[in-house]
Parts: sequence; structure tokens; C-alpha cells
Amino acid sequence: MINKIVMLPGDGIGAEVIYAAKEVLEAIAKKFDRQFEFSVHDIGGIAIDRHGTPLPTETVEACKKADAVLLGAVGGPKWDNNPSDLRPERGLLGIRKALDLYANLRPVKGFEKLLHASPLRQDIIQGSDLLIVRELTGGLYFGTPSERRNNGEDVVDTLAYSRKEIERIVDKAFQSAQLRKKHLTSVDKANVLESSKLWREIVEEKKVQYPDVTVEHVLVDACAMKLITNPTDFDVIVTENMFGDILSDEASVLTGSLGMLPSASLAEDGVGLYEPAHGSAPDIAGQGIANPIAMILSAAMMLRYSFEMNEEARAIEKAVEDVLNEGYHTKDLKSHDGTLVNTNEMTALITKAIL
Ligand SMILES: NC(=O)c1ccc[n+]([C@@H]2O[C@H](COP(=O)([O-])OP(=O)(O)OC[C@H]3O[C@@H](n4cnc5c(N)ncnc54)[C@H](O)[C@@H]3O)[C@@H](O)[C@H]2O)c1
Ligand SMILES: CC(C)[C@H](C(=O)O)[C@@H](O)C(=O)O
Ligand SMILES: [Mg+2]
Repeated sequence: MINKIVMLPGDGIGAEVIYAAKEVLEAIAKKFDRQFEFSVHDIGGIAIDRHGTPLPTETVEACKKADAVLLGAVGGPKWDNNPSDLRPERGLLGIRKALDLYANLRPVKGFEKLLHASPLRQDIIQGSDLLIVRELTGGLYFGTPSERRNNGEDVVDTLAYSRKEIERIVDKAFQSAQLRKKHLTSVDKANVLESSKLWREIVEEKKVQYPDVTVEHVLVDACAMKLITNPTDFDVIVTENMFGDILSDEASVLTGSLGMLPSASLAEDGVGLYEPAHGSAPDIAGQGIANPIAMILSAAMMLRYSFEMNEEARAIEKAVEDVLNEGYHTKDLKSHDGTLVNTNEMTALITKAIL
């Protein structure tokens, strides 16, 4: 059986790290006698330059026909002054909506060897292992109207959620908690927002269906604080789109770098998309020094969630851990000792550890 993988490199370091993941997947294919077929399509700024749109129809069609999609990252200063419908980020939001990727799973697991790479105290972050379940196709990112009024002097963004949209992400989070430490933290702003009140009501209704899972509600501002003061109190966090975006970048500090955070974006029934939580990093793009691990671990999530290749996924995760344990690190991972390597060298080390 051949697994068809669509690659969407995008912009900046997205296009650098995605080929690192491909190299690692080729090693997996060799080691485990699997067949992956890759095809590359445009999204984001490069798609604007080549096709005049951040999300060409051809790209959407290719993704729909694929067995899984890998995405690097989109965006960059070249397009920062574009009108909003010609921003690279529109391509990303568009593909999430087109594939109905409502559930974004962002695991945050600290590697023992990288404890010193975080600016946080080691005794606080040791043992951090949590999963952020971020709603990905609703909320402020997709609410209408979203517009300027009164000659551009007033502005409206709409935070809209339907009961069904909240129910399905909450179910996904409870089910994820059942497979982990069975503790769910629902994060909202129910002291202020109507959308958060409905969110909290639905979590309360749903919890009777999952009696083995303990549930707590935490306001998003307090959660932001607790994430870095008491990270080991968390197991699964479920939250709406923008809160999840912000909290996941914050949580990456537990791992030492944003370049360590993978993600899976899943539909109810349909193709999954796998992308690092980080962006196109214009400040380091083109230098060959990006950390490819978030992207490589996203490829491992693809093997696990889309192809049910658990052993293969574990082989990637173990190779990453082994290479880190040997002291190799990219520039973003601060280290007192160890060996500084670039993107290609890190990828080659991980590939070698697999084979
Ligand atoms: N999924 C995505 O495609 C995505 C996600 C976030 C931001 N963006 C876009 O990326 C552009 C830049 O955004 P930003 O600078 O706010 O966020 P960013 O995530 O690109 O970078 C933030 C910081 O983290 C560093 N960093 C990120 N990933 C790294 C890696 N793998 N290795 C080493 N260092 C890494 C960067 O160098 C930078 O200092 C913007 O256009 C933004 O809209 C895209
Ligand atoms: C680029 C941006 C639209 C995107 C988001 O906010 O979802 C990014 O920050 C992410 O975390 O994937
Ligand atoms: Mg983000």
C-alpha cells in the first residue's frame, strides 16, 4: 500500500524544515518497508507570488485526495502590507476550513536533556507533559462580520461558535484525556464572554459521558500564569481557537523552544494535516539553522493518527530523544555544553538514529 502525502512547504523556514521531515520519512520507509509518495503544492506567500492567491484551488483539491498533508509554515515581511485577503495566513486558515480541521492537537512534552534550555526553573518544568486541544475552525478567526467601518475608524471582529462546534472539540478533548492521565482543564473567559459561558455549559453537560475524567474550569488569564508556574498540574487543556494559539506558544517555553512543538490538525472524518506550531521565522529564514524537530515530530504524529503506524511514529520520537541525549542541539536550544548543529546536520543525525 502506498501512502500519498501532500507537502505544503509554504514560506521562510517552513520550506526548510518540511524537507527535513521528508528525509526522516524516507528513512522510516526504508527501515519499516513502507511506501510513501510525496507531492509538493503551493500555499501562503509563495502561492500569492506564483498564482495570485494564498490558496490555489489546485492545492485544496490535491489535499482532499491525499492520505495526509504536511505543512511547513506561511507568512513573511514580503506580504505584511498585503490586503487581508492576500495575506499568506489566509491560505492557512483557508485550508483548515476547507478540510474541516476542527481539532488541533498540540502536545507539549519536555525532554529531560533540554531542561536547561528553558528560561524557567528546572524543578518547575521537570515532568511537563500536556496536550493542548485547540478548536481550529471557529471563533474570532472565522466570525463574520470582520471588517472596518466608519471610514476605517471603527472595527468589528466576531467571536461566534455553534453548539455543535463546541461539542465536537470538547468530545475530542475528553477522548484524548481518556487515553492520557484522565484530567481535563477547560479554559475560557466565562466571567466575561457569552461564547465562553456556552463553552462551560457544554463541558459540564458532556462530563457525565466521561465519568473517568476529572474536569476543571480555568479562566484563560489564570491559565497563562499556571502554565509556567505549575505546568505539571495539567494533562489535557481544551480551549477555543485564539486562546489555544496564544497558550500553545507560551507552553512551548516548557520545552525550551517553539521549534520543539508539533501539531496535528484533524477532521471528524477526512484527511489530517500536520504542521509545527511555529511560523515561518523570517528572522532566521534562509540561514539553514532552523530547528526541524517540531516538523519531524509532526510527521511522527501523521504516522500515528493518519496511518496507524505506531511503531514507526515511536521510532521517530525515540531517534529525536536519542540525538538530544547525545547533546546535539540547534541554535534555538540554549546549551552549556553539547554540540551545536544546523538544520541539515540535525536531520541527518535523526535519520541515522532511525536506520
Ligand atoms: N503555522 C504557520 O504557518 C504560522 C504560525 C505562526 C506564525 N506564522 C507566520 O510566521 C510569520 C512570523 O511570525 P512570528 O515571528 O511571530 O512567529 P514565528 O513562530 O515564525 O517565530 C517566533 C520566534 O521563534 C523562532 N522560531 C520559530 N520556529 C523556530 C524553529 N523551528 N527553529 C528555531 N527558531 C524558531 C523564530 O526565529 C522567532 O524568533 C508571520 O507572518 C506569522 O503570521 C505562521
Ligand atoms: C499564522 C496564524 C494564522 C496561525 C494561527 O494563529 O492559527 C499560527 O499562529 C498557528 O499557531 O498556527
Ligand atoms: Mg500560533
